[in-house]
This record gives sequence, C-alpha cells and structure tokens, in this order.
Amino acid sequence: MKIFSAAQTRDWDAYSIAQTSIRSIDLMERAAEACTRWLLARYGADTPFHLFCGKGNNGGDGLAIARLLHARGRRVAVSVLENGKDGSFDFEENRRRLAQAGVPLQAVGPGLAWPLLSAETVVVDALFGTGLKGPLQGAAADVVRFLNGHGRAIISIDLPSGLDADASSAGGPVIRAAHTLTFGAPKTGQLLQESGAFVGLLHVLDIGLSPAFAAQTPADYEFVDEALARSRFRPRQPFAHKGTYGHALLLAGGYGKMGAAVMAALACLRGGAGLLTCHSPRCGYPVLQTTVPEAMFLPDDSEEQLTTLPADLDRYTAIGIGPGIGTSTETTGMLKACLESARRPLVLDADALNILARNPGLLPLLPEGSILTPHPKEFDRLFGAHASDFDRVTTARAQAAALQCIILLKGHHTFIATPAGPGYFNSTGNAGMAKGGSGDVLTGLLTALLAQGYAPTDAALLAVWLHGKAGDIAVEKQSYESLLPTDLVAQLGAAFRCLYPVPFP
Ligand SMILES: NC(=O)C1=CN([C@@H]2O[C@H](COP(=O)(O)OP(=O)(O)OC[C@H]3O[C@@H](n4cnc5c(N)ncnc54)[C@H](O)[C@@H]3O)[C@@H](O)[C@H]2O)[C@@H](O)CC1
Ligand SMILES: Nc1ncnc2c1ncn2[C@@H]1O[C@H](COP(=O)(O)OP(=O)(O)O)[C@@H](O)[C@H]1O
Ligand SMILES: [K+]
Repeated sequence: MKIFSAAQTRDWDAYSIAQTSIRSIDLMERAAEACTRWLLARYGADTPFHLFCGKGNNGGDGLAIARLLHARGRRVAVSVLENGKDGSFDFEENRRRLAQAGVPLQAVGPGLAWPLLSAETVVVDALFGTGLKGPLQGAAADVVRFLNGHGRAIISIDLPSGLDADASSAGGPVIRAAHTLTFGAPKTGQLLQESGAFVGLLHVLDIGLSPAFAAQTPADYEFVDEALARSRFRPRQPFAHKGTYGHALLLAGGYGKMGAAVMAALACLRGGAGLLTCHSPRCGYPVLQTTVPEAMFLPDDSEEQLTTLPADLDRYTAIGIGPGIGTSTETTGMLKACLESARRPLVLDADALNILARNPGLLPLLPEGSILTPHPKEFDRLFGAHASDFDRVTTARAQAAALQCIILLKGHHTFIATPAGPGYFNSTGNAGMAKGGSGDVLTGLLTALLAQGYAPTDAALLAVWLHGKAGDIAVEKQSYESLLPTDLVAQLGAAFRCLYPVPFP
C-alpha cells in the first residue's frame, strides 16, 4: 500500500470524485459511515460521545459521524471550534443535516465556557486533518490542551489534530489520541516513533478511494502490508533438500549473552534456513547444543568472546553478526576480518553496529546489499544525533544509497531504507515486542531469508512483516506484558502460513 502526502491525499480524493462520479459530500458520508461502524463496534450502547469539530472537511466528517451515531440511538454532543468564518462547503451541508436531525451544536472558542465531559464520555477529535497549515495556536491550541488535560479517551478522525501528515510536529500542541482512524492509507507523520504519543493505535479505514490513482501515482513511501509481503514470498519447492535453502552462519553470543545467540539461532531455523552453524565463544557450547540441537556449533578460541572467524566464509550463503558479541578490541578485529573477507551481504545488528559506530572507517567495507538493523539509539551512534524521526528517515535513505545497503530503523513501524526506490514502513508488530531479545529474533530471521536466496530488499521486507505478524499472533495468546521473544519464534510458522497461496502448494 502506498503512503501519500497530504497534497497527494487531496488529489486522491479529487480524482476519486471525478472518476467515479461520487460527490464530495457522499465521499465524506462514506468516511463518516466507516468511522461510525468502528465506534459502534467498540463502544457499548451507554457510551456518550462528544465530537469536537473544526470548520473544514475534517469537522464535516465529525458532524456526519454525530448524525449517524444519533440515528443509531447513541447520546451525542457536538462542539464546533468557532473562528467567525463560514465552514467548508461540505461542513455547512453537514451542519444543515445535523440540525434537521435535531442535534444541537455548541460553540467552543475564546471567551466561551468549556463543555462538561462526564467520566464515561468518549471524545471524537474532528478538529483538523490533512488541511492543517502550521502549528496550532490561539483558540485551536487551547482546545487541544483542554482535551489532552481532561483524561478522556480520544478517537482522532484521520489525524490527531495538530499533527502534520508530512513533517515533524515536535513541540506544537497535538491531540493525544488513543486511536486514530485514518482514510485510505496511512500518512508518514502517523508512522514515526515521535508521533506515537499522539496517534495511539492506528486504524486504516477503506473508504473506496480510486485504486487506479493509487496504482499510477508514485509515492516516496510504501506500507509493508500482507499483500506486499505475499508478493515477495517464495513457497518452498516439493523436491527441495536441505542444500536448497542455504547454509546460514551466525556470529553471536558472549559470556552472559548466550541467550541472544539462542534466540537468533531458533529464529534462523524457524525462518527456513536449510543448515545453520553458530560460531560462538566456547562457553556457549553446552548452551547452544542443548537448546538448539538442529544447529551446528563452531567454538571460538576464546572462552568468553568472539575473537576469530570460521575458516572459508564462502561456504556460507548468509552471515548474521552481532547479537550478544560485545565490543572488545578482539571482537572488533574479528568483525573487521569478517568485513574484509565476506563476499555476500551480511546482517549486522546490536554490538556489530556499535563497533561500526566506534570505527566508522569500517563502513565502506560493508558488502553491497548488507542489512543493518539499528534501533534509534544505535542509529544515532552510527550516523550522528538527529532532531526528529523525519530527519532519521532522510539520513537512513541517504546512507542506504551511499553504502549500497539496507537500513532497518527499528520501531513500532520499522522503517526500511533501500539503496534505490521508495522507503517502506512496516505495518505489523505491537508493544508486546518491546522486550530484550526481539531484535535478536529479527536478526536470525533476516539471516535465514538471505541464506535461502532472497534478494536483500525482499529479505528485509518479508522479515520485518513476518516478525511483527508473529508478534501480533503471539499477543493474542499471551498479553502485551507477558509476550516473550521466544513466543515470536514459536509463531513464525503461523506468520508464514498467512502468506501461503490458496490452494497450497
Ligand atoms: N472529499 C474529501 O476531500 C474528503 C475529505 N475528508 C476529510 O477532510 C479532511 C481534510 O479537510 P480540509 O482540507 O478541509 O482540511 P481540515 O479540515 O483538515 O482543515 C482545514 C481547516 O483548518 C483550518 N486550519 C488549518 N491549519 C490551521 C492552523 N494551524 N490553525 C488553525 N486553523 C487551521 C483552516 O482554516 C480550515 O478551516 C481530511 O483530513 C478528512 O478528515 C474525508 O471526509 C474524506 C473525503
Ligand atoms: N512497540 C513496538 N511495536 C512494534 N514492534 C516493536 C515494538 N517494540 C519493539 N518492537 C520490535 O522489536 C524489535 C526490538 O529490537 P531491539 O530494539 O534491537 O531489541 P533487542 O535489544 O531485543 O535486540 C524490533 O524489531 C522492533 O521493531
Ligand atoms: K482530527
């Protein structure tokens, strides 16, 4: 699914109106119906709703939602942020329809008393959407502060009001929503870590915008959804043997950090690698051989850290390096030797990235197509401090092109920068995955996909989607609190099965 800017979203609306002969007001009604269905499915008959509307089309959506909720017998109150001007054409039409339905409007703004909101009230934020120009000030900022300070659950329509779809909103007043219901496709501003406190959980609602426009309009970013993941997935061949799916090598683990190697190894095998060798410090021998009997073990000369490379790296079809390895001088030497001798793309994570950050001279040695998996702190250590996540995305794209590598900037919607083409944001995953070890699972999975011959971009897109999907399946059986990275490993099979063509094979 493509991710469009606010301007492109407006064009998408206009194109849909022109090409499908649906009127603008009817498209707004469709958007309001989709939101109303979502609200009715989530909240019981006793829940009162208070809609806060601006005077643009986002406010028009809010008025239409109020009318539809009222028609279903729900208690609704509506406040309009007054600016003394006429509303948009569709806002005014919905104002007339709401008055006909007998729902009163109250004004909020300078000099007016704030409405009372009971403890059970759900607030619907329809103040500003994609038409926002600059940070909110004056009365608009006051309403946002009033609502954020009130402690009621807020559902934002299209965008949390005050959030810019295309640029950083850091510092400006922005609604802090529990859920955001957005139309057609996500917007970049909703996907970045810095927006997390405003967007809450994001839901993309289909309102029947033109698929032709989406297909023919180039976009800077794409959303890695099930369709995109399926398009990259290659089913296993019936006559396959273990050699068909590659020999992965994991350089992982250290004294006290053998768990990282175990999780990466399990994920690599569950990710489909035909053979796996783990090269780890000697102390890891009993650990790995007991917990992952399917993997072969190559001991390092050192008891506690990685200091040497296995002979003949060309034997391996993919190499993953980093989980739990530490950053000692000896391990740095081992990584340097690996970069100098590897002739295939590598997966680099965790301490391998920290070593690169301390030794930037090693970066040009990265084999083309290598995959780097920094979280934001590791990213800043590698490429310098950044003021916003928008800036990180820009740097990730520039560095991916300069290094001819793939950079996964990990987060709730992991960003995937490739050397050419669009950037990608992942759609799967949840807060249960915020636990040490989730990244090790991703490294193992990436290594497995590279070992099986997936091109690096395909491996990256498929791995982040499967990793998050496994988390989404696992959290259904667990909870956000109790989810373990090993639960992700256990559900990788179920995640893969979502991609199987029907009938299969
Ligand atoms: N046919 C369409 O175009 C559709 C539009 N839809 C809705 O329409 C929204 C976009 O509507 P609009 O383009 O009218 O824009 P908005 O309603 O998002 O915002 C425009 C209004 O906000 C005011 N405004 C903008 N920036 C401000 C600032 N910094 N401080 C104070 N006031 C500010 C403008 O003066 C104007 O009144 C979408 O987000 C979506 O909710 C949906 O109904 C789907 C269909
Ligand atoms: N709130 C979240 N929503 C979705 N995915 C998450 C969330 N928190 C963590 N993850 C995922 O879990 C992984 C964590 O990786 P990382 O920060 O390197 O942790 P570790 O220390 O376990 O290696 C990443 O792939 C990230 O995308
Ligand atoms: K809004």
